[in-house]
Amino acid sequence: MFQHLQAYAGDPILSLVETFNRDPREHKVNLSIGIYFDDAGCLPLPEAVRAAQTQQPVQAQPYLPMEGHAAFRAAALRVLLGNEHLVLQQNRAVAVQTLGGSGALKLAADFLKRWYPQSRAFVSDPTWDNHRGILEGAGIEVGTYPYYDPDTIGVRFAELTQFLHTLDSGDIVLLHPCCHNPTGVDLSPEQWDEVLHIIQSRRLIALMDIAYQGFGDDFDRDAYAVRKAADMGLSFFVSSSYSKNMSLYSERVGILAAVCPNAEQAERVLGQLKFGVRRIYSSPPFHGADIAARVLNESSLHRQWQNEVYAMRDRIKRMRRQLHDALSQRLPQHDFRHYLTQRGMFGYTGLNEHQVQRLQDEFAVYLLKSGRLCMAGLNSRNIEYVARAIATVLQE
Ligand SMILES: Cc1[nH+]cc(COP(=O)(O)O)c(/C=N/[C@@H](CC(=O)O)C(=O)O)c1O
Repeated sequence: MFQHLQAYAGDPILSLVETFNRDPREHKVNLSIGIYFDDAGCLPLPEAVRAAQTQQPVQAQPYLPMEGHAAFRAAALRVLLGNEHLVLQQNRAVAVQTLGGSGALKLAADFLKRWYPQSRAFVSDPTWDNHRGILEGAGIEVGTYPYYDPDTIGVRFAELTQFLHTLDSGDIVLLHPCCHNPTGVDLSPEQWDEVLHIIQSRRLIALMDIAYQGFGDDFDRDAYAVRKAADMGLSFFVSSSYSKNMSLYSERVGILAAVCPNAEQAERVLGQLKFGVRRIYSSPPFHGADIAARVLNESSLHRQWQNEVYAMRDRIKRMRRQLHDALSQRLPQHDFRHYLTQRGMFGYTGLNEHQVQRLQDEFAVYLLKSGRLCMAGLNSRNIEYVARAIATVLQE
């Protein structure tokens, strides 16, 4: 019955983690997947999240509505837009609870394919490995827009804006508001202003994917692009994940937010997103969203949680500095500035596939084939070893 199926080639990120887990070498180091580990190499549960979890009554829960946990959805919109944004007061922003950021992107892709069937989608070059698959899985034609410039270790901004001017009305542009995956290179506020004005004038559809809010500068500045788009009166979508900043990875907690021209259209968008949910998984899980709702809606827990995310952010920044210094000490003629200037969880090392394979084969140090390194996998015990390994393969 299934003999015609092709064998699954594996996922560039998740299948690599399976290989890592099977690796018997004691000194192995996982710098592949975007998961925050603390300096002890453990997956920390933020104290604010733990406290919220203990508040939860242990009892059976009925189905949530298709749109999900009301208190979580409302709070997550405020985290994105700010507590007082006009679009919230005008009921022009709606949110549906989703299975993490991935579920939000899938819901958005299905919605856009249904209501904008001719639209093409464009993702940054490079982008998160799963963006293309989720969009193409919904039947959307996917292209790329110029983004990372390895020579300047910055953004190919002139080419990016020129390219956006070539797109058709209704085309979809997938944007990373902060902590770009995999490059760690973000647009400045001034560059966001220019990009968003082109999106507005060309009547493009912005689909923003924020999975690391709080890991860049802070929760407000990391949401600059979201809030600016709302200020400008754009209609757009945002996938927001709570996997990394609440350590709720396997609870699958996120929202798909939509900012619309008016409350009446917002209700229609919400309705069609609910319809989309019903056709995929009917309604979302309770516990993770309830924990997140308690953290976000209790001011003391919310403050504590934000500070815990900033502590994660700062530890990652320390690892960036230590890796930069350890490499610069070993290879003084090399320029490792990009290890310092990149933001969020990832470092885009510039290592080629062969060098990455050597790191894995000879040193049990796991990076993505793209050369992406998860800085949050570094700690005081492995950083010198990783620096030595990278320095070795750089000298090949
Ligand atoms: C940009 C981005 N968007 C969405 C997600 C998915 O979030 P979730 O809420 O878990 O569905 C991830 C996960 N990225 C890491 C893990 C993965 O690939 O799934 C990663 O890049 O390693 C992202 O990096």
